[in-house]
Amino acid sequence: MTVSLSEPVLQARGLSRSVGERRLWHNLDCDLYPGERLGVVGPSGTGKSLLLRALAGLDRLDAGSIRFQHRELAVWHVPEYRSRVVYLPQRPAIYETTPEDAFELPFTFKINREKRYSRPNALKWLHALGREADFLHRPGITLSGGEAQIVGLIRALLLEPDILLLDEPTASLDGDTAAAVETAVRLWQEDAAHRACLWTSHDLHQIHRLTHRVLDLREAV
Ligand SMILES: Nc1ncnc2c1ncn2[C@@H]1O[C@H](COP(=O)(O)OP(=O)(O)OP(=O)(O)O)[C@@H](O)[C@H]1O
Repeated sequence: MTVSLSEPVLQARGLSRSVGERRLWHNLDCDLYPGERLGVVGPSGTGKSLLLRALAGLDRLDAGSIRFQHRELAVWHVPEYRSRVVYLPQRPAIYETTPEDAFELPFTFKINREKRYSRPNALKWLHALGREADFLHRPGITLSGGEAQIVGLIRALLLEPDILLLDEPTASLDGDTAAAVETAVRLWQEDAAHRACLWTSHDLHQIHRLTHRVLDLREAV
């Protein structure tokens, strides 16, 4: 796979984070290049989620700096940063009544005022992920963990972010749907050459199949 050798779109330097007395990672550097899929691996509890959340500006750091498109995270307008660098949790919370409500809601936010919700786009992603149109109107309360992951991913893809920080995005999915998620992320990236993602997983076959490089948090303690 060919990856652009230009400047990193996301650049983290000297990141450190402890939880209580326990050091998770120390002096960690992380570059993400345009077009790249970077795997983040490590045993449970090594801080993969906390790293992705920190990169999304959702969690604190003990030390270090993060730059996105050559600007420090601290100088970004937070809603703009979070609309461009999107963290997808392993268990997305779907509070809305139906998946379509969940897809539409972010388009009502001021930061997304230039964007419009498109049902055809939502249907395109649903079909890509093996779901029919009636899924749009499923009562949100009936969604399984895997279905909530699908809704969370489509909600993110519809907003066309620059970077996706994907936290075990296929952990609750069957093999076919997991493969469809991998394809969907590739398709999202093919639409614009600069798009890049971090992907955490305990499935090392998936990591090696899908990503260009791997960051192993065991090496950053
Ligand atoms: N908000 C928080 N406050 C305090 N401790 C936390 C917080 N979030 C996570 N932790 C702890 O930090 C450590 C790292 O958690 P994290 O969820 O990032 O690990 P992980 O590598 O993603 O694990 P897994 O592979 O099981 O998802 C864990 O010991 C966890 O209990």
